[in-house]
Amino acid sequence: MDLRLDNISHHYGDTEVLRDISLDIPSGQIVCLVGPSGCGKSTLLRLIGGLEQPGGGQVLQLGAAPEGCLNPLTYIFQDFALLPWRTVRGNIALALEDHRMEAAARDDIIADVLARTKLSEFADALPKQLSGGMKQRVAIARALAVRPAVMLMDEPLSALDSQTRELLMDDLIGLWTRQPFTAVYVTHNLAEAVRLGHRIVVLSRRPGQIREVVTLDTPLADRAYGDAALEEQQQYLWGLMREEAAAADAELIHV
Ligand SMILES: Nc1ncnc2c1ncn2[C@@H]1O[C@H](COP(=O)(O)OP(=O)(O)OP(=O)(O)O)[C@@H](O)[C@H]1O
Repeated sequence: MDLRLDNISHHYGDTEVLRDISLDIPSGQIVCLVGPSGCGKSTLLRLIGGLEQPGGGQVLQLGAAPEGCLNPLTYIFQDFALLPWRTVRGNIALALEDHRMEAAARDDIIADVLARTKLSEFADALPKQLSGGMKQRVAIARALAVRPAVMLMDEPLSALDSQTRELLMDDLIGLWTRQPFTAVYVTHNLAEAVRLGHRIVVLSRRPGQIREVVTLDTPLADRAYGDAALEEQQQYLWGLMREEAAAADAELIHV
């Protein structure tokens, strides 16, 4: 299933947050959203996920969701959102509990996503026994369990230290390379965007409008840490954002 954003605009009261956003999100791609603080990235993600309705325009779902899809648009949050009293397996099972299925089918799905996220041996651990990176892998496994058409990822690595972030980026690249998934990925971190994004959508400061869509052709598996070409892309993105990011920051001081 592809997504198409058709002329999305949004206001909160008198504040115009997003203006005329049109964008295709093709199946099998990771599309990163970057832009200055407060430009409306998380708002756009909520509109895509249907948590709020856009003031103008529409979000179109084109084509069928993947076979066995239980929740086409599935969120992954920065703070993992795991239930502390449930094991890893129990947290993943939670996503399946509202859906009628045989216990054996449920166990198969859980075993599959645990294997894909390399968590099989931690199935019976509680969240408090896991590192931050592993907790986020559990959240990713839980999202994958419902076979989403599109994963909506809101700064999924920003609560993690930089080493864990690097490891998790490698994990996400491995996961995508073994079995491509579709994601809209909001981040402040341009290094993350150039490692993970097939396309990077640069938004202007509020009201967020698309300034540029940068396409990166290098296969994800070939994007190594510290790669000079990626650094160059990152510099280019920062060049697009720098002045607006500074202006947005200055604006926050006066709020
Ligand atoms: N529910 C809401 N009600 C009113 N205003 C809101 C609401 N949600 C967001 N806003 C405002 O809309 C603007 C965009 O917020 P949003 O969180 O989408 O931006 P962002 O680009 O994700 O920001 P950041 O990069 O700082 O996380 C901000 O000015 C914010 O204060």
